Amino acid sequence: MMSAQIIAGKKISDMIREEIQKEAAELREKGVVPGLAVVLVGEDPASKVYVGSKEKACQQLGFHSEVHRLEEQTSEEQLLALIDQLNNDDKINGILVQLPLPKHINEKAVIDAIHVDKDVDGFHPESVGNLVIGDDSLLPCTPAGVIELIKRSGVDIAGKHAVVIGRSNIVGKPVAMLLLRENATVTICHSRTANMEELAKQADILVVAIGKAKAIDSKYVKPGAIVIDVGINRLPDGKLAGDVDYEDCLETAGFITPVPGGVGPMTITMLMNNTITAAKRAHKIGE
Ligand SMILES: Nc1nc2c(c(=O)[nH]1)N[C@@H](CN(C=O)c1ccc(C(=O)N[C@@H](CCC(=O)O)C(=O)O)cc1)CN2
Repeated sequence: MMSAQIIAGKKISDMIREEIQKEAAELREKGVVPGLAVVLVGEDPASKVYVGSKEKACQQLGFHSEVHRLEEQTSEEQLLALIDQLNNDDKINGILVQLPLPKHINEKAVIDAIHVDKDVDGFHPESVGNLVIGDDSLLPCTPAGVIELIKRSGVDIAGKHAVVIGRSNIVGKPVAMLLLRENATVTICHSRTANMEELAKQADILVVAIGKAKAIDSKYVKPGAIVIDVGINRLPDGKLAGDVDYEDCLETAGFITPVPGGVGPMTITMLMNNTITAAKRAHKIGE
């Protein structure tokens, strides 16, 4: 029986970090130190871990790193004042506000306040617009990581039918745009799609980002397809599971990402890549 090739996200992510490390060293020789500011508001345990990982990645790559840990009660005005300060700080090339924010803060107002040139999350409306019209912008990290995983698995995207399940602003919509940019024919499915199983089964490339543990099984997978699982769900037993029923799809898929160890590790690596890009642009160094 055939079994899918497992896409080792951690290994691919480590390879890209080596490339970034070399680029960072070259930039330092030119007197440029990429700088990332991460802002964390509140005590969300998962966010604390992710912010710690971002700080560690900056240290390993020799970036200038600042982490602003603000208390839960921080007002929107205080947060916007900090962003204004970081927008005007030449040491800082990238600003990332860790999401989710506490409920009393308007996420959109905060994202809109980040200068587009420092928007290393790629969430600013101008970055999103640039992505849609195909102009150069900093790409959202998880979607950019998905494209890297597909390419580095040796799968050609051009001419393929890609089906994206999920239409969030953070993953589903941008990943669909990136696949289109790579010349795939793209279908987006969502909670109101009538014939999702039928559509998904036509996909050469299936990307799932719905935030529902093990919701997609082998009935949705075309034999030999590449299946990219963006979901990270905590199960009642404390283990992590993706949106795809991994075990069930192993025999049908041609390639598949595991959770953990698939798309997740790429998110922070692509953030580091965006920070390098932003630093080069700020110092007018060609890409
Ligand atoms: N401003 C942002 N906030 C959030 C983003 C984002 O891209 N920008 N994404 C997520 C959290 N996130 C990074 O911030 C992130 C999520 C998951 C991973 C990861 O490596 N996951 C591992 C499993 C980790 C675990 O054991 O829990 C994996 O999938 O293998 C890295 C970063 C929400 N907020």
